[in-house]
Amino acid sequence: MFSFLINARDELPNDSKLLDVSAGETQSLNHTVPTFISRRSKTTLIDHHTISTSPNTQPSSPRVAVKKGFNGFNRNECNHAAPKSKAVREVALIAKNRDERRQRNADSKAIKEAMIKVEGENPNWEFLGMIKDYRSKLEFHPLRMSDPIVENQITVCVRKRPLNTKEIKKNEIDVITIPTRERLILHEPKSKVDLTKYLENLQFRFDYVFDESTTNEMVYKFTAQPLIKTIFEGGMATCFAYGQTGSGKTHTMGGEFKGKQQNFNSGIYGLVARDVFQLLSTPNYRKMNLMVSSSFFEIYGKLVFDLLAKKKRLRVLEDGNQTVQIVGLSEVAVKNVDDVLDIIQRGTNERTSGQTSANLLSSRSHAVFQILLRKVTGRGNKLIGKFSLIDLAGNERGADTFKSNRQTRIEGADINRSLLALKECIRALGRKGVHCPFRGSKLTQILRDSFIGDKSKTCMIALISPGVASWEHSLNTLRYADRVKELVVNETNNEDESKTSQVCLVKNFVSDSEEISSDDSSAASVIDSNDGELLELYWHVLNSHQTVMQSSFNFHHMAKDSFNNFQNENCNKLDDALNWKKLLEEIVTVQKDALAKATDYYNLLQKKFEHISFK
Ligand SMILES: Nc1ncnc2c1ncn2[C@@H]1O[C@H](COP(=O)(O)OP(=O)(O)OP(=O)(O)O)[C@@H](O)[C@H]1O
Repeated sequence: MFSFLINARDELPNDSKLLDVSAGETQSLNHTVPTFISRRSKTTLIDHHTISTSPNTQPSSPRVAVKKGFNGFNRNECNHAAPKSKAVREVALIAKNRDERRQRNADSKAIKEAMIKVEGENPNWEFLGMIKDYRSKLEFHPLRMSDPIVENQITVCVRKRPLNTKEIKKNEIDVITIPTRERLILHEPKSKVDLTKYLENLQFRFDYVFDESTTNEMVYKFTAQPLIKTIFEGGMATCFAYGQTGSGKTHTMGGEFKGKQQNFNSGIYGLVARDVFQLLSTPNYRKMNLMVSSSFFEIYGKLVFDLLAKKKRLRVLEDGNQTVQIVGLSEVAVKNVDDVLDIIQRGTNERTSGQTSANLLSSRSHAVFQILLRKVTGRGNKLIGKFSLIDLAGNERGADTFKSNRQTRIEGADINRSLLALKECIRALGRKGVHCPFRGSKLTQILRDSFIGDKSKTCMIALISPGVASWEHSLNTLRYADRVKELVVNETNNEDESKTSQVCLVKNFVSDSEEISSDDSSAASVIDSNDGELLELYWHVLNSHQTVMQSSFNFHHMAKDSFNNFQNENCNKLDDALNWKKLLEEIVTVQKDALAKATDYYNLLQKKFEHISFK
């Protein structure tokens, strides 16, 4: 909108077509035909133009609509009129630039609309385009069934499940790329301050990476199957499924779902049973007089329930030799695979009975299925080996510490504590002679014998959901799995360190905090494992530390939402103020609690280790 004066006589060429718009309808004028407004006076005031280009306008023939009843002027004409006055020439230039800018915007809008149509009206179409572009430059060599198996004491691998129907309906895009058998890229969606979207491509390496087309049989072949012979050779084998709720832990461990029915033959529990009986029938082992038995239990916080005895609550005791016993746990003798499948079915039904999908206890508890090999002797049955298969609680449940009720917060803290302790215990297994903090949680206490001894072997299958909405949880899972393997790699395979270490391009404040927690083992190593008071405090500090990290992470997101609400005129100011106040109160409470624990711990450490200088 602007006003200025022009000299009408100067401007009006003799052959110009005159159009009187003073009483006319809205008209379309083609700028290639110079058109001028009829004026009675020598000088005319030109003001308040409302000229709009249609989005369909072609660059070669922009059409300009002039609205009825105003004292108008078409700027496109200025080019053709060759105005003499400087002001008119400047106005013409401004108008020309503006029209070109509008044209460019219209073009780019049309391209965007066309792309959105092609991509199924996907709100993430820009990220999708970038990911497609990234993938187009990669060579893909996925893992194949015929690839060699690498024998490790600790194997860490990742499995990506396909997008599910819900995610597809929500137009979620797949942000995980798996180009080779050991490499994985997480495309983190990001926006610059000016709202330009871009990707941060985070790269990870693991022993194996399974893409969405991988079957349970193939996952089994590279993870649990190589550990079968361990239990025949007097060792302990353990296989963990770790990941976010809904990422595929139960699908992998228990078996594929067909509707609500689960095919237990196709899960790692059933496949292990198949191969144990198969190996048992070979001449070498047939003559050893071995018997097989199974148990199935659930760890929920500090409580243990027998899934083969109507969820009877069990007590966990430790004797003077630090041997951990679950008193009264059912151990059912099994003669063939069908017997085992029957037990899996019974335990699974017990685990999920009475739960609503909105409040699944199973995703907040760890399920432990064990196959035990015993040698039958005159003086009882001696344990030869044990295979423990664990479907862990959803790791995001550890984040249920903020904005939740007390019970959920306690559950979250327990899950955090057990997953943290588990990571430390596996790392200790990879570093001979290092203190194994198995008392850190009920889970690690029960599995203590899996983390000691040269013959013990462990594999961790980290499960991730591919959808963009899950990217933060997937990143947490990948970092956890990477941490478990990272140290093992550093300690045992130095020459290959550069190849196997994580190539993580970005570290945000969560990963920085993780760095701090990764050093906890060095602190633990100076703690006398019999010093109950110090150990207890140590675990409290670790736990509150984790809670602060997770809460800060959640706080960051909520604070951002709250900030946006504050700036939105239509939002309820009172609600906004109350929400923000509550958010701050909660984060302060979490931090105060952590500070109290850190102070107690520091003071106690100072007292006990006065010869160590703490800064
Ligand atoms: N690899 C896969 N291929 C096809 N579908 C899968 C795969 N993994 C998981 N799913 C499907 O995703 C859904 C969630 O999987 P699942 O129940 O195994 O998750 P979860 O991690 O065990 O969750 P929770 O912690 O709640 O038990 C199921 O419907 C399952 O069939």
